Amino acid sequence: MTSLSKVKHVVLILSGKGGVGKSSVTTQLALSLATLGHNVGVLDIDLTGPNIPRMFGIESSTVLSAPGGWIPVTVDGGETLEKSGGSIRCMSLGFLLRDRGDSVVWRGPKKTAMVRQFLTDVLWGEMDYLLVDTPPGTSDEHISLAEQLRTLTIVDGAVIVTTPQAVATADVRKEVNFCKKVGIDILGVVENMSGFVCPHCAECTNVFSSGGGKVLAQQFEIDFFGAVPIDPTFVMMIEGEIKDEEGKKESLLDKYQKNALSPIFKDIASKVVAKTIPTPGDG
Ligand SMILES: Nc1ncnc2c1ncn2[C@@H]1O[C@H](COP(=O)(O)OP(=O)(O)OP(=O)(O)O)[C@@H](O)[C@H]1O
Ligand code: SF4
Repeated sequence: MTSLSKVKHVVLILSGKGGVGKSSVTTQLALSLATLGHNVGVLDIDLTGPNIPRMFGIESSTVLSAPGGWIPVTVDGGETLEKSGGSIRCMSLGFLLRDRGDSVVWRGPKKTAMVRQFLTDVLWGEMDYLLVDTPPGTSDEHISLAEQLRTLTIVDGAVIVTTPQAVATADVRKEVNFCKKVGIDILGVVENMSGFVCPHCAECTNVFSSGGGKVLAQQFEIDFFGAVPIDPTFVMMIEGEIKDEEGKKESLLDKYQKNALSPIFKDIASKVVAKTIPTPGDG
């Protein structure tokens, strides 16, 4: 039995280019799946920039070791999760770095060994979805990662994140070809930073050209999961500390419920659920 054997669905989050919002999409997707009542794991193997702990507001948490492996950190769900019955647990190299500002410059075998340990030694337990936030690109490292994952578990598929700019979409084309090469299905494409939502009137303006993700999806006959605008309230959710009327710090999930992007991500999460293969015991 492996540490992934009770995980029903494994979904990779990929992007051909850095900074397009892959970690943000992973975070939002996890929050949306959890509010739909799923138990979600997030594995951050972007070793050069492990942002996931910061995005979940759990960067000061410590990972505990138990016989058999590491115990992932549970995200504070507040009232939102109590009502939905879902959960989020998270594992990232960020938890293991002594200095949070350290950037990891490991290469070759050391990096591969660390990723393997992350895939085999985390005690996920019963889990509906494991979202794997991967480093950007399509290098040999990615091929090795895809191969390792496929020897350990069934990968349901990948969600590709892109931005509307042509350069980024050209990079994502490589990601589509990469998935074909390593035999990973593409569940769908998300176009992030598609327009800017005005904080005053909520009007959405296309700062860059938009529709690149949709065109790409049509061209490769893959599903278009949706367009996510740049929303300053999202940055507030991640970076800011919002307090309620009684001055109590709000949990991330309670903040998420008030975020303008959450309806879009709920829709994307529903599409991921619809595209993942039902297994016996699924609700
Ligand atoms: N839709 C959005 N609205 C507002 N801000 C966003 C949005 N998507 C991403 N961001 C912001 O853009 C920055 C980059 O996003 P993120 O870290 O998710 O990208 P990434 O592709 O994972 O980067 P990396 O290549 O470093 O892994 C973050 O500060 C994030 O808060
Ligand atoms: S979108 Fe409307 S409210 Fe926002 S800055 Fe432009 S004019 Fe002002």
